[in-house]
Amino acid sequence: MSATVNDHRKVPFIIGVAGGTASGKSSVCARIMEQLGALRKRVITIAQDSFYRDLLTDEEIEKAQRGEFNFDHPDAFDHDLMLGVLNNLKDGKSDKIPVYDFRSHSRVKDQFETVDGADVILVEGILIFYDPELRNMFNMKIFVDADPDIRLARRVARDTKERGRPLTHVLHQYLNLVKPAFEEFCLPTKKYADIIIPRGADNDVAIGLIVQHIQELLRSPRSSPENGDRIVEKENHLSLPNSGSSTPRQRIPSGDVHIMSRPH
Ligand SMILES: Nc1ncnc2c1ncn2[C@@H]1O[C@H](COP(=O)(O)OP(=O)(O)O)[C@@H](O)[C@H]1O
Ligand SMILES: O=c1ccn([C@@H]2O[C@H](COP(=O)(O)O)[C@@H](O)[C@H]2O)c(=O)[nH]1
Repeated sequence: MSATVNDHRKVPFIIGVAGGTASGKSSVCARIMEQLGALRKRVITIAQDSFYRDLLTDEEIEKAQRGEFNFDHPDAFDHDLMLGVLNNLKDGKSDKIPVYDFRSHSRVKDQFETVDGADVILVEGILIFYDPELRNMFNMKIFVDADPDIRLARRVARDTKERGRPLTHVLHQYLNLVKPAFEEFCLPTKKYADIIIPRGADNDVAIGLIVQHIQELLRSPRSSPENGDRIVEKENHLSLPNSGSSTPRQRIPSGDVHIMSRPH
């Protein structure tokens, strides 16, 4: 796939947002974008779903239509294509992302989304922390946590309404493939997260802190064109808002952060 170089070379800050199916990964990314206001022009979101392998065999398509193809296994993704696109974006080049159709379980022929370099890239997907090479591309790793029953309820609603699937297939696929693969491949990657967001897009506190961090990155003089359009995180930390008193800003080592609002 071809890539073109942008005028201003940028080193984007790449944020990975992982979590089980229907945990709220895309909703969290959407809320982050919403809250960024005008700054959202400098941020793009990429979904791992766009990189599902194309051209399943006839046998695989039939299995997919019966809810028996394992789309939750790492081999279901075109891993090299995703790495290639992210590397190009990291190098300040534009690239093209395939458009995936969940109804036909295949890419839409000859349709691509062009993505230009950005200062911040949000990447969301169930298995983005599974492969070490991909995992190491993220400057910040977020895991969206949601109760499994809630995820199943959302998945049933989404797949039957939006993806045109019969209820029996959705449940069959979930119980036989989605749930076991979540436990084998996705859940073990939670340990790599810098931030765990319980209750997904409902967690205003966690989303607010992440938005604030992105705003700080974008407003830093290091990200201005005069400084080579580069964002450089010198220290691996998050900053919490200043309380307004003379108390110094609280530094949280990002490797230890689990942002959770108080239980209610
Ligand atoms: N906090 C929430 N409350 C109610 N519905 C939600 C919430 N978060 C997500 N959903 C719904 O659940 C479904 C899956 O959410 P989505 O953000 O797409 O999850 P993911 O990207 O993890 O698969 C969508 O239909 C979405 O509208
Ligand atoms: O053709 C397909 C491709 C994927 N799936 C399911 O999608 C989810 C991942 O997407 P989320 O947005 O994170 O839910 C994964 O669990 C696959 O089972 C599919 O059903 N059909």
